[in-house]
Amino acid sequence: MKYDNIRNFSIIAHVDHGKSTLSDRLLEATGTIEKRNMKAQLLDRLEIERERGITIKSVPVRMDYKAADGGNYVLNLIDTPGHVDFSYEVSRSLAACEGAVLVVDAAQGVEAQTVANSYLAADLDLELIPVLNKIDLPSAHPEQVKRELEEIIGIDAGDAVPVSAKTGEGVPELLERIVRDIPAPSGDASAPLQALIFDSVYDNYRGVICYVRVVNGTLSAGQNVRFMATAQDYELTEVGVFKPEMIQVGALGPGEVGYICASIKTIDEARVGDTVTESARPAAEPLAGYKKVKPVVFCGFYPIEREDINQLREALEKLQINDSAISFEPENSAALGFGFRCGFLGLLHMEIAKERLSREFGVDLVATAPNVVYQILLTDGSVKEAHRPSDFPEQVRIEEIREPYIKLSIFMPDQFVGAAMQLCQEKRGSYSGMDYIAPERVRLTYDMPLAEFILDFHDRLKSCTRGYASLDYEHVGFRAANLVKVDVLLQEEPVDAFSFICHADQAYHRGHAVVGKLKELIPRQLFEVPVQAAVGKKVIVRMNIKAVRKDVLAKCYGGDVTRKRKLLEKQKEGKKRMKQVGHVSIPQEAFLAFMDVTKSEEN
Ligand SMILES: Nc1nc2c(ncn2[C@@H]2O[C@H](COP(=O)(O)OP(=O)(O)OP(=O)(O)O)[C@@H](O)[C@H]2O)c(=O)[nH]1
Repeated sequence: MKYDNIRNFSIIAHVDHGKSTLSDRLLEATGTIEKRNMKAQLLDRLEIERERGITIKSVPVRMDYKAADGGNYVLNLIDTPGHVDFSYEVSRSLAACEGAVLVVDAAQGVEAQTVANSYLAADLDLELIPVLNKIDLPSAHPEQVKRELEEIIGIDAGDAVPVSAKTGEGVPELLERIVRDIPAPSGDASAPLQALIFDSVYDNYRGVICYVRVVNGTLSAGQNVRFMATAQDYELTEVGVFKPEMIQVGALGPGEVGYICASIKTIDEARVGDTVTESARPAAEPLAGYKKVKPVVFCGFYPIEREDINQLREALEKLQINDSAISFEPENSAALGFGFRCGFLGLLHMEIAKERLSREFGVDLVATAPNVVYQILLTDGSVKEAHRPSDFPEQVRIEEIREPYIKLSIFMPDQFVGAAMQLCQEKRGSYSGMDYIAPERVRLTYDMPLAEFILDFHDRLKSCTRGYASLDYEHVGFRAANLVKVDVLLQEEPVDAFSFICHADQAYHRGHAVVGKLKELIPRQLFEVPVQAAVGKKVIVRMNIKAVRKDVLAKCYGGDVTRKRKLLEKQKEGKKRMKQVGHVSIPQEAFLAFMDVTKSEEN
């Protein structure tokens, strides 16, 4: 049956098109938050989200709304992030909805993520309500943007709702449209319980809190439930809804969105995408879950103080509950001690994780240079995955190295096409197409190795298009490439933290940059220290850190030349011995600088 008074929807948009501001207006217009208690972007709860002005985590909120038809409705809004790295969060939230409000900035037009997010919604058969935001701006051109929506995304934009999230204009009309156009959820209250976990967070007092959407049956406090993926049973200690703060309720029925707590301690017990059912009367089948996202960018996280390793582990475990796309495994580096190899969906994802670890969990850490995941075909025919340069086998055992590729779409004014194409070529991209999406605005598509993209593509694109380009990408699998592992040797010994993988053509250039930087940063020792870059056994770059020379002759007043020579000979001997046993300690700045070199040496 239909639950006619409920509407579950998300707002999807390109970054900065006004999704969070519009959510604020909806909360205000429905009286969910009183105006005087309103702070901007209420749903962006993480401190970093507010500072950076981007949404990372999806937050659900329940609004009560009395519509023009006199009916009382419950509107569940599930906020979603806009950045590409977080598109898995978007599809997760969308799976809990029947419809989505597609916000487009009427002054900017359709951008890369407008398209990407609309496709995610279309895949899930959601009803889309197009909204043209920022119509208060003099530069708004809603008619043109409607045409873009129709031509590029292929939806009927004739009745798109014009809105200003800033002034509140058009918001009442939008609420009516939500009630009218978004389908009411259907479900069966008497059927066995099925509730989808679409997100989870960790709370120090309550353990894991699961965000759920009930599909069939009823969830109530005190009930014994089973998580279908693990077949573990728990007693629900709390059931509630978001207003937007958590408010306990007696029960959640079909179509409702809320949260449950059950003294769950780890993420493995309550996985996002799993189905919650009743222990006494379990459902026959779980709901369709989510595709597990696989991390593609890896880097090492090491605590600055070595004894903080356990603190880092705990923090990572908790962060993983909130962000299940993060993976980590212990690793050991000769230079940095014990740490973790962590996997992420992209560079921004990695930076956010690092920042959250330090802010929310107080762990200070060093992150090694990021690299992508590689597939290595060995001479014996087997395929191995490498998450770090040290996973690479010896050169002779490698038949082929494959790296992940992405399909990039860049939206920009046509005057920047030349510059963008040049950048893509330089980044080993291969041209795949270009089309006009509006007069003077084009979409350019390229296939590109992810490794080149994560290096500094975004920043460089921004500067060569003066910030007017927007981009989106999807993964298109692994392709073979002529890649090599470059080792960096200090006193002939490879230092694992400095090894990196790159295209054979760039090995010398990048090796030179790294060796040069290390030469600058490693303090001079009492003996000469060679710094080298090598591919396999072949040294491609060598520089020496000169020895500091103690003036052994200072105390030798007068005397003949043989005496002086003897002293110098002795010094030379000593240095030779020291070189054999001497240990070069690498200052932390060298590691930090290394990360910069690999990131930006091409600028
Ligand atoms: N003039 C005008 N500015 C608006 C309007 N709506 C939003 N803005 C501004 O546009 C900027 C981006 O708005 P946000 O609501 O943060 O955008 P967002 O889509 O939520 O961004 P993400 O959270 O990163 O996805 C902010 O500076 C807003 O003040 C509007 O209707 N008119």
